Amino acid sequence: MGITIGLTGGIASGKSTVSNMLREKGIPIVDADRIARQVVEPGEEAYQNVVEAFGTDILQQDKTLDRKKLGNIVFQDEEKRNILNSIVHPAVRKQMLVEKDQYLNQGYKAVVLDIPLLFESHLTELVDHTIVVYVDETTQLERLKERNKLTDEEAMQRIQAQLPLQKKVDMADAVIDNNGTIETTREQVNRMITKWNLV
Ligand SMILES: CC(C)(COP(=O)(O)OP(=O)(O)OC[C@H]1O[C@@H](n2cnc3c(N)ncnc32)[C@H](O)[C@@H]1O)[C@@H](O)C(=O)NCCC(=O)NCCS
Ligand SMILES: Nc1ncnc2c1ncn2[C@@H]1O[C@H](COP(=O)(O)OP(=O)(O)OP(=O)(O)O)[C@@H](O)[C@H]1O
Repeated sequence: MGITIGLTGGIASGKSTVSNMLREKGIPIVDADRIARQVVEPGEEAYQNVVEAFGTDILQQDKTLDRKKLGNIVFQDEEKRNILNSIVHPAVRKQMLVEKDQYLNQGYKAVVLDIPLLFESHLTELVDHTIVVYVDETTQLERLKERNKLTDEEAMQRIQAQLPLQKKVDMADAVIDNNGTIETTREQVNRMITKWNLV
């Protein structure tokens, strides 16, 4: 009853770029980053737990999380990152499964779960196939620094908070090379849609 694809990669390797291309073709996407933001909105259970673990210092005046501040804390401290993960990930996993089932029950042939930490968090059991969006290290660093306005050091810390991208490539069922232009990436995405009969 429908195929579930896990889409992953490294930070700023191009997952959102690829998932937007898939969405344009009519394939539903369940985005773990989006859900991870929703589950820590004020009033949610995970929000309460994050504030208890990290203190009110990580809140903005309107009581929402100061994501930049929390990011600066957890990306330079593995122990703190593990604490945040242990609060947020179970809620994300649960909601992803709910949304995936909704799409499959609606009759879609395939649904894509866009999960940055698909391999790190041992979530491959949730999917039938894995796709890794790959870029080389220099391109990754440049695109990350540019997009998030980070220093070299901040960007390196974020990259190092994940499994090396090459390891993910080795574990993937399929790889999309996003070093080139948007158009060359789109061609690879379209070939994959045809090969796996996703729409
Ligand atoms: C630390 C937080 C507050 C920083 O927020 P910010 O808005 O700056 O970044 P955003 O959420 O858009 O994430 C950007 C990228 O960072 C990477 N990333 C995020 N969290 C983690 C993590 N715990 N470990 C490794 N990489 C991570 C992912 O590649 C992600 O795509 C936020 O990333 C967070 O709450 N992380 C914990 C939840 C999580 O693991 N999310 C990732 C998918 S479940
Ligand atoms: N082929 C490309 N050529 C030039 N720039 C690109 C290309 N693909 C993506 N980018 C840019 O690189 C940055 C990272 O891409 P994107 O946001 O899709 O990555 P991501 O893997 O979803 O990142 P994250 O998981 O960290 O949110 C963005 O600013 C995007 O516009």
